[in-house]
Amino acid sequence: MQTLPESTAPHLRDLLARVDAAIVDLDGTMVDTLGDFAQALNLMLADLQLPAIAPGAIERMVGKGSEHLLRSVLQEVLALDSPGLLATDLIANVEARYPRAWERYQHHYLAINGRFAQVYPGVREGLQALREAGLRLACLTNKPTAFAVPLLRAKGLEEYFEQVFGGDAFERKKPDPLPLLKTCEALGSRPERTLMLGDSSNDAQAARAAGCPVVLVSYGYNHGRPVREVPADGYVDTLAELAAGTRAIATGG
Ligand SMILES: O=C(O)COP(=O)(O)O
Ligand SMILES: [Mg+2]
Repeated sequence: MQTLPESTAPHLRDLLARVDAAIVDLDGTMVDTLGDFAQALNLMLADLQLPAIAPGAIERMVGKGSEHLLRSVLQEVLALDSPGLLATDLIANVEARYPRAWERYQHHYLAINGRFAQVYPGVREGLQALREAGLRLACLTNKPTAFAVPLLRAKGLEEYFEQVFGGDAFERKKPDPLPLLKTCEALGSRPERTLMLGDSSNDAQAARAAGCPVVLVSYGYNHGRPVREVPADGYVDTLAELAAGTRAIATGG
């Protein structure tokens, strides 16, 4: 049997024994989508005759949905393009370009969705083990549902989930607890018996406020901050560690 790191094994096993369902984040948790973001954003910026943005800068801006990402990118490139611009003028400039930026971004993202993105190691094994352990699974992401569903399908991950909800599925996005509470409702599972698996403070804050236990992966995007700074019930280096946890429960280990 695969062994878990000493510090997390018993803790993770106990946590998994107390849940009936799991809600899994998408960007930075299941799929490394930075390449897709960079590609679609830079094609959009070229359409608007604006300079390109580096993938390193994009990583810090991911996590609060596409609208927030687009505004952050426009703000960064317009500020670099016209140094000395007043903050109010910068915001007005961003808003003036936003409708066309959104239209071009959507067009490019849907055209390349998944082509520059990779499933992280251990994801399939972890999801498979959770399903085999009888957990009901939902994917809850801040990216639009119209981006999330084809991405999961393209990566062969759709089959693991009973429900898929994007950032536009509910009135508010993570870190608000509302999408988690609604997802628990859709799964028919109580928040305290529903594990949130995510990569950022958005996931952890939403889970805490909803009353869900939360485990964070160490490899995703957390606004450029180390994920272990974020209070959580556990941290894993791959979702395969969950497979080891469910096996430990099954064998009484
Ligand atoms: O699109 C985003 O901002 C991030 O999406 P996530 O909730 O799947 O991490
Ligand atoms: Mg994420």
